[in-house]
Amino acid sequence: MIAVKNISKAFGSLQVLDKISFDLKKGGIFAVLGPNGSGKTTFLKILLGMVLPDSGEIYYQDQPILQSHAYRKHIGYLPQIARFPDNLKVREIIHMIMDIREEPAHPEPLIELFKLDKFMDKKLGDLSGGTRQKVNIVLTFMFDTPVVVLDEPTAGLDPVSLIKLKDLLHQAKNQGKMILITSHIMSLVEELADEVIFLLEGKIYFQGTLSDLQSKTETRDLEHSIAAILEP
Ligand SMILES: Nc1ncnc2c1ncn2[C@@H]1O[C@H](COP(=O)(O)OP(=O)(O)OP(=O)(O)O)[C@@H](O)[C@H]1O
Repeated sequence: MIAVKNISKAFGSLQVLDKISFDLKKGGIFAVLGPNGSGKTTFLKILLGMVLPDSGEIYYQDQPILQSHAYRKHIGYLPQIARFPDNLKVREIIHMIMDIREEPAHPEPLIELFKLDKFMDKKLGDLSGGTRQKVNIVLTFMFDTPVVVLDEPTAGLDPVSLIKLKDLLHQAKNQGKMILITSHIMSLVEELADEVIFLLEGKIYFQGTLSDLQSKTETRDLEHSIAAILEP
């Protein structure tokens, strides 16, 4: 479904990604992990066409995509920090994004799921962080995209909403979708991820299942695997 070949990206003298390659052939939940500043967000933004790599190629359904960004309509994206004007109402931002994308959207079940009805006429700037994040989740999942990219999606969510988000992710996976997710919450990754892509010092240090990672690092859980990699 998505393949990248020799993707590199530097910001000035900082080489964030150094000839990264992989091939994700089928749907499932892929956790992109790595310490702060290891390039996870940069990598996801390159996949989305929001950051241009210095070199390398990206393929979606076997087609190169760096020159054509039409493929982006196949991707739902929840950014780490979503920036929308504070004076927009929840109802307005939902309609605005629907108008921009010009694709069928189904926000209603999600509004109901996250109990956002009473916030529809409130301004984004007046919402709590967690409620804002629920609005962002609605904006991401209201389109039926085969690929969903989520950068730290759990930020600010209460336990009830977190369970609902996890259900949405399981549902998406069962529909054969590809989900790429970053998170620093290892228990969440352990619960959800089929595969881990671990970025370290510009390279993919590890790609595979959680149990492969645990065997490689001879540890009992993901938190200790990561600690073993970072502080051997
Ligand atoms: N537009 C930019 N200009 C300059 N440097 C940038 C830019 N975007 C990212 N960087 C730098 O690239 C590095 C990787 O950043 P990135 O946000 O991809 O890391 P991350 O793994 O997502 O980090 P975190 O876990 O803290 O969210 C960081 O050192 C960051 O400061």
